[in-house]
Amino acid sequence: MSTAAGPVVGIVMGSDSDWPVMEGAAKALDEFEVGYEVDVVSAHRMPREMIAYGERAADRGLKMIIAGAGGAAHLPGMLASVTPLPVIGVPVPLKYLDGMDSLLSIVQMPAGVPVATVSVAGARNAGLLAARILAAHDEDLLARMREFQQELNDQATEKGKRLRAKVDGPAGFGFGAAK
Ligand SMILES: Nc1c(C(=O)O)ncn1[C@@H]1O[C@H](COP(=O)(O)O)[C@@H](O)[C@H]1O
Repeated sequence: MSTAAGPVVGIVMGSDSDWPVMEGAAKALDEFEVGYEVDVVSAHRMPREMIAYGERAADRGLKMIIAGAGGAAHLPGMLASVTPLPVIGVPVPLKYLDGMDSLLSIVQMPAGVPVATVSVAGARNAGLLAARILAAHDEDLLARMREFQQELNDQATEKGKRLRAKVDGPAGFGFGAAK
């Protein structure tokens, strides 16, 4: 989604093969009507373009970058080294090693160059985290994040009710149980 004011989040990934995972970040930002752009930017395969993307991001109006990559996932850290913006890294799982390689490549950054790393394939949380960071300076977004959290709370309470009804009957103990 691109709003009239232009994208504020850059969602980039090492390859278009990462999109099925990274789409989760885009969908989360859609839910909060946060404008974003998407692109393939690889530190390994297109280093000069990657540096240019990171160096220009803030001046182009982006407020943060979500970067996903699989395997030897150097993209998030390299972007963080050339932009002053917050970078959220998404480890993308590949055929071998179940994403552990990507997770460790992204999370173990040297002091001074932070990357906020989400779980393996945790692109939805990356989008939600981006929305939360933006919400710190946006009352409307903050209100919508509170509503979203209340919905999560309601859904979890419902799940407890359903489980107790199945296992204990309606009188079982629980946060939503009849006492
Ligand atoms: N980890 C990186 C980087 C990078 O970190 O710069 N560039 C591409 N890749 C990753 O290579 C995997 C395979 O890519 P292909 O599917 O294009 O062969 C992808 O998960 C991509 O993120």
